[in-house]
Amino acid sequence: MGQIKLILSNLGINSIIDIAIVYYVFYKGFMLIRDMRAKQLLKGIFLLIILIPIAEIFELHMVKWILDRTFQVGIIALVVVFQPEIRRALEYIGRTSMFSFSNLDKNSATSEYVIKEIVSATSSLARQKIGALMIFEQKIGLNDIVDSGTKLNAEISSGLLINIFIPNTPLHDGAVIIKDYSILAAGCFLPLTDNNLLSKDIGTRHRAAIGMTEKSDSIALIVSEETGYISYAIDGRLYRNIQIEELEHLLSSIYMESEKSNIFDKWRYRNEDKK
Ligand SMILES: Nc1ncnc2c1ncn2[C@@H]1O[C@H](COP(=O)(O)OP(=O)(O)OP(=O)(O)O)[C@@H](O)[C@H]1O
Repeated sequence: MGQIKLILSNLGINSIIDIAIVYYVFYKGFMLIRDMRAKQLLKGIFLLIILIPIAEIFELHMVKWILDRTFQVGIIALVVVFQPEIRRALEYIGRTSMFSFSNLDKNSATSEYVIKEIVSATSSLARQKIGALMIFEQKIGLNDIVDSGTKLNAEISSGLLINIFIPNTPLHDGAVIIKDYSILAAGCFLPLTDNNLLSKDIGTRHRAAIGMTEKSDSIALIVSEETGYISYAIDGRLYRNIQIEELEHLLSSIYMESEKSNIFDKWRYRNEDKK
């Protein structure tokens, strides 16, 4: 007891920070590993980390040599196995633009107008079962995606959005990218998700929406051509067949709430609570 008191009294603020950082890194690392496909490989590497010093202590030179080489191969295998995760992380960092300024004046009349126009276009497209895919850019810039389509830089209007998605017109295939109050481009090609746990009945339009929101903080709005259902995706998760009130709420989160609030987390947790 006395010893514990002594240790505690000697703990400075930097020791506490030190412990907190190490705890956080290990905790996060563990949580990451727990969910990953490469669990067996990681187990093997941890085993090697334990076995190599043991082989050294008992001076088993040959065994140690083999374990050392296996460890090196294991590290390379780890990079190969985690390649999708590493690529995703690098893409995420690469897309983050420090100079992406927003012209959004939240709570303004323009925001209200834009919400009304998007709701009107989406409900009309849904009623007519016209497939549509809209991506709302957030903090992470989507310039490379915009470059894959036809640049418009047009004001948002219900008529224009409906027109873009009318079948057999030049821009109907692909996604529209929206930033603040502008339609930046149409006919854009999005990265498809590589999540193979998704239900087989989810087609490429919805997979593209999921893929885009996995690789950026954007929000995707989808109208299904097959069912007329309105859905949205955030953070790689798809919320299907939403009602107009929910769509209004989603758009309000984008256009109306305080800029300081993190729509991404707030919306995600709100929906997780509901499920
Ligand atoms: N990578 C992509 N990027 C952007 N749009 C895409 C992409 N892949 C498919 N699409 C759009 O999705 C359309 C095909 O949708 P598909 O029927 O395969 O998917 P779905 O999710 O079942 O949609 P729906 O419910 O509307 O039928 C394409 O014509 C194209 O407009």
